[in-house]
Amino acid sequence: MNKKTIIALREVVCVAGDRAILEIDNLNIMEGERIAVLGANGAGKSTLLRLIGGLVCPHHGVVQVLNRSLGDPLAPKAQRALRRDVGQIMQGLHLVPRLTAIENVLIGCLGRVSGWRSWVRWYPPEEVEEAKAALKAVGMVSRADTKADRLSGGERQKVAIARLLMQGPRLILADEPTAALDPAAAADVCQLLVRAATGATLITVVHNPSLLPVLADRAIGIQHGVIVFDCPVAEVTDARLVNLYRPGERKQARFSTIAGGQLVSQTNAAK
Ligand SMILES: Nc1ncnc2c1ncn2[C@@H]1O[C@H](COP(=O)(O)OP(=O)(O)OP(=O)(O)O)[C@@H](O)[C@H]1O
Repeated sequence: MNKKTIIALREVVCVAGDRAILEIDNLNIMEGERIAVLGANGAGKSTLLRLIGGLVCPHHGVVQVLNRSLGDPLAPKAQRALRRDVGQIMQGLHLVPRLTAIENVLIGCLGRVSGWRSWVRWYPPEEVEEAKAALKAVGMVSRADTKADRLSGGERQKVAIARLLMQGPRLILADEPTAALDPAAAADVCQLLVRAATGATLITVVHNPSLLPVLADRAIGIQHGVIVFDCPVAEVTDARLVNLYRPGERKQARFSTIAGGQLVSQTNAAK
């Protein structure tokens, strides 16, 4: 069966201040792929996820996600539709601390609850049952009525995964979902995440290479804002990882500075 391209990036440049922080010539991601994004601190991994999630706009280039063009800021309606289709698990807390575990999971269905119900957060009984089933699937149903700020880091990530199950997104963006978890909890959360992503496309920022085989089939290495490898996980060798995390100056970027809002290529800048 031919898989559809659901993410396409062409000649993309993202800028912060006067610096290009991400430059991607060409990247295609197919429906159902499981992708790990690797790279040192500050390499541009979160920027890539934020770009795909519609949270930052590129300074230059084409960004297509789930048949939408994200080159310009989205209208509120399109932004809501994108939020329904894209589930996100970000570093640290992304739950509402004062809400209980089950209330946080129910937030996952807000995209499909319309009108006043979404304003007052009134959920039909079948949605509540579905939220309980999602908590059960991640082993957290006994903590359904515990406020999020009383849960451990691993428990919160499990609740965030239950929220994904409730949302049923087509694309899941997970930014270091195992940050600050012990090795056993990290492996547990990864397995639950992969199960929750069945039928969806999963893109995960990973720091621990031992989690790669659990989370992904394809690995993308980013260094100084540029993709330096894009290969099957089985081809991520120790040598590749050593090179990826080696400190040093960026060499491959086409653009390094922004002058008067315009990109200046390194070659031109050097003249
Ligand atoms: N809003 C911003 N303003 C200025 N610089 C920014 C901004 N956002 C990101 N950057 C810079 O862009 C670069 C890439 O940041 P990004 O958060 O994407 O890195 P990362 O690979 O996810 O790092 P980490 O592993 O530490 O989370 C960094 O040098 C960062 O300082």
